[in-house]
Amino acid sequence: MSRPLNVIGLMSGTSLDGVDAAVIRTDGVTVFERGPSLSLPYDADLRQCARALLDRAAHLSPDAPEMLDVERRLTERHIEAVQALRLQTGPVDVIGFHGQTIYHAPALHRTWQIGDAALLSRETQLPVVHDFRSADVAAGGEGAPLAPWYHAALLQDAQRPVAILNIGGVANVTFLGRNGEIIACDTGPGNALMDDWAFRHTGVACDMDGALARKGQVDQTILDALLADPYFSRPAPKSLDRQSFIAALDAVSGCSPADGAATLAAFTVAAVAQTRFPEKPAVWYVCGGGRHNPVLMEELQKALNAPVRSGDSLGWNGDALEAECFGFLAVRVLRWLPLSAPDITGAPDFLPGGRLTCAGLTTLPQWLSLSDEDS
Ligand SMILES: Nc1ncnc2c1ncn2[C@@H]1O[C@H](COP(=O)(O)OP(=O)(O)OP(=O)(O)O)[C@@H](O)[C@H]1O
Ligand SMILES: CC(=O)N[C@H]1[C@@H]2OC[C@@H](O2)[C@@H](O)[C@@H]1O[C@H](C)C(=O)O
Repeated sequence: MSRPLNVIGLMSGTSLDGVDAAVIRTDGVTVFERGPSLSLPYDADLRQCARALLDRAAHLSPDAPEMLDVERRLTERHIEAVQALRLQTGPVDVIGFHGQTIYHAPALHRTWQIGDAALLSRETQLPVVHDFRSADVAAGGEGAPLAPWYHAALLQDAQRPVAILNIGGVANVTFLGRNGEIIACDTGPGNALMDDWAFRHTGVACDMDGALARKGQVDQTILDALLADPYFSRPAPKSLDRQSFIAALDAVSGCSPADGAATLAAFTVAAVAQTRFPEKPAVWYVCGGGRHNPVLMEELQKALNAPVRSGDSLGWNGDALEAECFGFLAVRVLRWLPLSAPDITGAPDFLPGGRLTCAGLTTLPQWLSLSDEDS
């Protein structure tokens, strides 16, 4: 099976703001076409219930009713996203379904993405590739980031060295070197701490356009203490849980809302700037929701001392990139191409991963059958 497939990629990110869905045509190596995309937000109650799971996920059993309830509601929203997207595109071969990470502890060989792949397959009558991270953590990898495979495919012909920074709930970076090397890691917090802080003080789910942070002063003492966390002196590859730096909210609790927001924004930026690569990237492309925050973008520009551009300047849709990525990775899974790599996820070797469910299908599509290569 090496012919390009039409895939819908689905990503529910650590920001817990909703599901992103995107169409992509790919063979898992080359991206032939990027199609329509959409985002369906979660309602406030679903967001809150999902958020509540995060603090308890480490001790939750896989059949905990509160988890199953959130899983079902999230999956239903994903089904709606697929149905809406199918109205805008031609025939779809397969779905790449990331699910929602509720717990990520690679040191314990655990990572947990909730989402009912069988239900999604039944309701859409499509094969669903899912569970992209488990095999990697089982093999001793970080289970993340996986987007570097997609970044490298998109930038096959770009000038190097280049860095692609995703600022989601957590921030992660891909470094593409002159000699084809791909180095990656989570840099530190992205928007998640700022979101939690903004919600606490304004009742709005994020610091819209950085308005709160812009009015504040960075508390340098607190910032230095936050940056003393051993995570920042660890070399890549390394990855984070959304809640990894949640104690930063306590650290800024004595600040005014504006100063706290400014300090947390500075934390995200400084964590990126501390990341070391074999060479200084000539340019940084930023994707993920954080690129909409002008305070983050301005401060990154100062701290990185290199051009910082939105990924949109390359013709990308920075809001759909992760969804496209899991469409791309779904085809890699089907082709048994690696998701794990020593310099990307820290796994001991280049290894495949992911799982396929065809729960909704009465007959296998011809491209999935073993005789496809001969036909
Ligand atoms: N105009 C804006 N001003 C400030 N922040 C914004 C704006 N637009 C989006 N954001 C931020 O972007 C976040 C969503 O980003 P994104 O969708 O990339 O996250 P995600 O995909 O859930 O996370 P991850 O990549 O960690 O899985 C919001 O929670 C918010 O913090
Ligand atoms: C465990 C998990 O879900 N990690 C996410 C999260 O969100 C951003 C960052 O942390 C990244 O490591 C990863 O997602 C992207 C898509 C990745 O795997 O590349």
